[in-house]
Amino acid sequence: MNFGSYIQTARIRECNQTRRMLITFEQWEQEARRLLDPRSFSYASSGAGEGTTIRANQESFQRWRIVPRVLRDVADRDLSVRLFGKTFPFPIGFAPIGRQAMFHEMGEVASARAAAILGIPFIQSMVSSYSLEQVAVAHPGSWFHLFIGQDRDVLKSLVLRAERAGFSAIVPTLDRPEEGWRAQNLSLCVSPFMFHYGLGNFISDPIVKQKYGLPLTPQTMRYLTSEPHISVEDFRYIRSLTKLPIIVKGVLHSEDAKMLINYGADGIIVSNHGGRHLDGAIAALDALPSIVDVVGARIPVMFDSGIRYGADIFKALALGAKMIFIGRPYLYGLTIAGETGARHFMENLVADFDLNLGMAGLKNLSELLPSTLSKQ
Ligand SMILES: Cc1cc2nc3c(=O)[nH]c(=O)nc-3n(C[C@H](O)[C@H](O)[C@H](O)COP(=O)(O)O)c2cc1C
Ligand SMILES: O=C(O)C(=O)c1ccccc1
Repeated sequence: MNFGSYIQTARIRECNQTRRMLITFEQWEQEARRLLDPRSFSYASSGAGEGTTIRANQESFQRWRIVPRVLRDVADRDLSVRLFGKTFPFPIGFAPIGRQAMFHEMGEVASARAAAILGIPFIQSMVSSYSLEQVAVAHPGSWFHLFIGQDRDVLKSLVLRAERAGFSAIVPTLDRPEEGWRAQNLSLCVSPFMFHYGLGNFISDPIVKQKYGLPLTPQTMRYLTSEPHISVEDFRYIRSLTKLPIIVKGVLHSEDAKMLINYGADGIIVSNHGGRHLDGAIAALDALPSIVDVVGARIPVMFDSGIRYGADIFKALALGAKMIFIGRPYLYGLTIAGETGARHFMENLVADFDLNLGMAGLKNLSELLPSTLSKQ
């Protein structure tokens, strides 16, 4: 039995017992809103400015429709993908999300375990509630995310710790020289309230303790996690620190993709940060084809921002992404039921995608080409 039918059958059995089931993204989001205080929910769900980029991300998927084929024997489907020397069973991973203990007491440890059980990548945020060593136990071989901060000794210490703990890639996010204008968050005074949730990697760092002492202040944290002077020198510095693959996150322009390959990037995540920093930014899906075009087969292009359903995954992969990452939806799963909730949401999403693939007449990801889509 294929994965999609297996999960569908399991869910029907559970539903018959509980008479209640969260399935659609809207249901998970609604339930998370009910459980969280308004500030935490606003932090998770909202974005920059008036949220126009969040909406653009959603709308961009509707401009592409799938053109199915018939009579193609789709019984044995294979969703696996090979990336950075490893085979993953599904082309889906957990995007870096900071401060997860705000949403569930087990935070990143719970979501990393969910990813480990599914055998898929987990990107740990630099600004996580738990330390990278704790997450490495939950999901050996996770990927470690970095914001470019202003203290290079701290960046070096974190990269070397990540190497020692067995992380298998470094993921610098380049789209946030400083915090964007978050209208909804500001009106609820969100920022100062939540700062202490993101200290896991900093309070456990010998260099941070030696140079800044504890407790850390919001000002120090801003200094260590934002760099308005960010330039190619920062990227070259990160590149010089490690032989691990470097996967850059937050690229939307094909010229930047070209430049980053020249500076030694091993992978690119096309992303507008889920619309959380630049209000009015191009939908990430609209940026994907031109980046895939210039990068070609040189390094893998991956994608996040706005994926909610199996059909969205189908479209992003058909447009050339090798793997997609999920942000807010798994955070809502984590909020509602910890590790189980994050795993359930992701299983449902994979099942939805798997069945969609079959319905479109396809059996594996190499058949998922731009020609399977029609632009409206
Ligand atoms: C609460 C929250 C915290 C986030 N923290 C980070 C972070 O620390 N680093 C980062 O690169 N991206 C961060 N992101 C962005 C995600 O990695 C991802 O790009 C985005 O959520 C994808 O869009 P989606 O939520 O529409 O799936 C965060 C997103 C959310 C919702
Ligand atoms: O909230 C975010 O999107 C984000 O990138 C972030 C920035 C600093 C700390 C934690 C998360």
